[in-house]
Amino acid sequence: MNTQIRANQISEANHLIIGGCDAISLAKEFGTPLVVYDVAQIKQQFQDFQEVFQENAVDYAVSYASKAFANTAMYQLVQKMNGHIDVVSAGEIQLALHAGFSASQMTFHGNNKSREELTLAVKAGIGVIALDNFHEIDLLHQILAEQQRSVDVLLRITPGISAHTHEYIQTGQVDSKFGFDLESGQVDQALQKALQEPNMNVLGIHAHIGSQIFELAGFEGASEKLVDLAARWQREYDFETQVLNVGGGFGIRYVSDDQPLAPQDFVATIIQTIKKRTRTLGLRTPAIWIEPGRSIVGPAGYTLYTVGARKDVPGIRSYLAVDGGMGDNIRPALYGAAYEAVLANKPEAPASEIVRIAGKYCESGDILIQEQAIPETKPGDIIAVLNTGAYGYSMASNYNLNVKPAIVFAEGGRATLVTRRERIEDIERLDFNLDGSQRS
Ligand SMILES: Cc1ncc(COP(=O)(O)O)c(C=O)c1O
Ligand SMILES: N[C@@H](CCCC[NH3+])C(=O)O
Repeated sequence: MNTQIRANQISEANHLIIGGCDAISLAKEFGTPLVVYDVAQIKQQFQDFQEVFQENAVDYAVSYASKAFANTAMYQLVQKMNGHIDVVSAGEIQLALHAGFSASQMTFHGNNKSREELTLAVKAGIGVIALDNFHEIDLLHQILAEQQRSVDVLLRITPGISAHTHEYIQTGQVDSKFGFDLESGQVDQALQKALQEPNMNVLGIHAHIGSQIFELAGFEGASEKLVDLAARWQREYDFETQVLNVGGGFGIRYVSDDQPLAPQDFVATIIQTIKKRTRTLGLRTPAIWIEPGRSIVGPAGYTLYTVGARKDVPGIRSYLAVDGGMGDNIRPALYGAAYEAVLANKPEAPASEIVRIAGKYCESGDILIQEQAIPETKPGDIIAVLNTGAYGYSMASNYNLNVKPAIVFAEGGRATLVTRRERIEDIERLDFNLDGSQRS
């Protein structure tokens, strides 16, 4: 059996259980492709993060990076867990507000926030804006003057750390589109400019070095650089850093061979590094904020697909096609990301062959899993791809005019539909006729 499946995840009928719910019943009730979250697992991870701060007695915020997965129920869950959120667009801000999430617990990120987005954020009373570039400082200056409001800001820096991860998801290296450059002194110009802004209250510094990182070294290096910068700013500008936000990026296990540290262990090291360095440099330990996305929702998410066509290429391989693919999970095609799947209607049956699991999209690269060991399958069987909770649905598209899947939260044997399956009518509604007239 796949080692990522726990013994209590097998029902008496030998079906996969997610959040106490039988995956086959969920597929029948809600259809496939279906994204299912084990809610208890999300809560547990959130608590594990909170506990590591409490054990180390530091002020903190666990700010969930909602780009990993955002819907109304998820925002409400984070609010219930006393978390903050990281938002990166007007859409995320509006949906979170609509869900009842407090604007004061949001941090707004982005390398090209628009005037409209910044205005929305300021009007809503956003907690923090992470300043990313000089243009943004000017824009925000105008908006705050117009609105006669003030706001807390963090300065996002690129610390010059190349994290060991896929090139597309590195963000801390010097050659990056995000943040103020540390090496060239841009960060100092940014601080001076922001300190002169009467309506901006500079809370501290932010750095995010990338995503799906397994090594501690990058986090230690970034933490040290942040503290060193805080110490220098204290000396040179008499500026006291109240918050160090070290971003997210804690790597998770996707396939059985992955051996990442527990996400909270990354955070323990970050806290200890910051504490030690601040002590050495005679600084007060600031509040430490983290922005985990993937580690909170990734392992808790499963995508259920129905098996359809099969193609056997003699002497080469067999393709097993499912009813979703790159439209609901672009990560394999975009990053070469690896996943594992189990046959949800027989998770314990021994594998009898290796197949390539293909999606249904008109694209040769629409392969979900290159090589999956699997028992004998037949059309109508349900496959569960594991660890799809982060950057799956949130990066979903309507390619080939396929609709986005439904999402179910499963907890203690109860399944709640939290996002309904898109319908083609949802897409049709956006269109006008060839002559520009309204469609009837
Ligand atoms: C600024 C910022 N914070 C947090 C995250 C979340 O990263 P992850 O999902 O890897 O934890 C990202 C995405 O990489 C990000 O850009
Ligand atoms: N979308 C990426 C992560 C991007 C992180 C956003 N800053 C992934 O699936 O791995």
